[in-house]
Amino acid sequence: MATAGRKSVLFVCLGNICRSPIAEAVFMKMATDAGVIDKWRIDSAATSTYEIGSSPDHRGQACMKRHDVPMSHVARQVTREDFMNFEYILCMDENNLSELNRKAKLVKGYKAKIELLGSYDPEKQRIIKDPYYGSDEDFEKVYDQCVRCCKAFLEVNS
Ligand SMILES: N#Cc1ccccc1-c1cc(NCCCN2CCCCC2)c2ccccc2n1
Repeated sequence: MATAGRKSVLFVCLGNICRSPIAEAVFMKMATDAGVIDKWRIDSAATSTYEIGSSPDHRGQACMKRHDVPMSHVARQVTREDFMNFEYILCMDENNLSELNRKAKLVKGYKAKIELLGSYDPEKQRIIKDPYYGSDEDFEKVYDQCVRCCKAFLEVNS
């Protein structure tokens, strides 16, 4: 598929099995429903190596089924090329942000804008907390935050 001229966003969290695949799937559905999916390159990745090759967490999969949002992803770690190829890298918490900024500094001439996804939240909840040791309710909160933030991010980029 043609990639030139498309806008691009990479969603990132610690393990790429909980928060960032949900954000990726929510944004993909929103861009599809808005008829602009062909204008976007969308992906997600991890700062860590914890879950490389894993499917999304089963609690996240159940959450997305409840909301009728398709989600399919295989966890991967962020690469040097990601910092060159993605216009936006949107992450979930301060640990992700500092890890990404540390990694980006090692990549000469990188172009990515590295931001908190939560910085787009109209309800101003800047941090999307790691639900790994949490409950279904915590995954619902992640979903709700991703919906608010992805909607606002799509609007300012349309
Ligand atoms: N670390 C932390 C941490 C701290 C606070 C809250 C959540 C987590 C936490 C822990 C995870 N895996 C368990 C530990 C993994 N091992 C840690 C030592 C190296 C070998 C791997 C996660 C896995 C996937 C997605 C998010 C995760 N988040």
